[in-house]
Amino acid sequence: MTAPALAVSGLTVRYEGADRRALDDVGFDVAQGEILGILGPTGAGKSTLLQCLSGVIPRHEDSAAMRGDIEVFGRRLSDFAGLSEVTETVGLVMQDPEVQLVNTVVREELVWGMENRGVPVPEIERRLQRAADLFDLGNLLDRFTHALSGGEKQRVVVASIFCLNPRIMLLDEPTSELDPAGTEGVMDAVRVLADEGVTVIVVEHKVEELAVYADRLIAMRHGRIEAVGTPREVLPGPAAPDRPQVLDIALQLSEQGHWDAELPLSVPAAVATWQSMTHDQHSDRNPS
Ligand SMILES: Nc1ncnc2c1ncn2[C@@H]1O[C@H](COP(=O)(O)OP(=O)(O)OP(=O)(O)O)[C@@H](O)[C@H]1O
Repeated sequence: MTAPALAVSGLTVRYEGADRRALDDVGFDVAQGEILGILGPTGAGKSTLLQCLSGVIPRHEDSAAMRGDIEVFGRRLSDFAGLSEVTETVGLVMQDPEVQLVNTVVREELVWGMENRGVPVPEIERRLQRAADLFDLGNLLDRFTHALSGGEKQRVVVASIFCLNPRIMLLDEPTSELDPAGTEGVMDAVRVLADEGVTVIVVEHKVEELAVYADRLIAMRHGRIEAVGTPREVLPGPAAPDRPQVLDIALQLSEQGHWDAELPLSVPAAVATWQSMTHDQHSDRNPS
């Protein structure tokens, strides 16, 4: 049996001086090529979790005491030689893109990590082209990074991590500054990468997007996992924060006996289901 991309058990973190744990006995597995969405209110421990999975905690965060085990493709994260070895497998996109933008021009930003790793020039060119296509950066490559909009910066940072070819991508609210079309573009790219075998964990407040793109969701609160399962399993339950409004409407209709199909997780899915249900009713009334 192949090891999961990530196996987490008993993960517990307490920041110095904090009166409660930021993570409390968190455990879950993620399969290779899976998109796992993490939901939860502010302060639930989502960013702390990603920092643990990327090795930043405890290696670079002295104020955080960590217990528990994290295995990456069957190998304990604590056995990796250093953060640079971790980043060969795990790429982290942090919440604030400013923290990760270090170059003046977008093209340099995408290329410098690959150059530092000694990636051969033809491969650099190939990945640069792919990143530009996937994240729609074609006309941004020669722009100054400081002059980009917040959403453009986010796309550049996600693309620069993609260029390092990680097998696991950890994305902390990667679309918070993107409009709906930009959000969809990034999530489409993430889906393409997952279909190619990249494992993705994405922290996101845009539940409607996660509902559509994630294979499984984890709902967190106060440092603990409250629910885990497919979007259809997690979102109708009490642990789901800010679930899609359309789901509430469908649940109400279902309670009143007017919705007998699978619960929809997006507006287009709701419209399509409703159309097919009402079409069936009309067909029942007017048999041809
Ligand atoms: N460096 C730190 N030092 C002390 N406490 C911290 C630190 N980072 C986070 N915390 C605390 O740990 C808890 C979890 O924070 P975390 O940032 O992981 O939550 P989150 O779910 O990502 O929240 P948000 O959605 O607002 O980003 C919070 O109570 C937060 O105040």
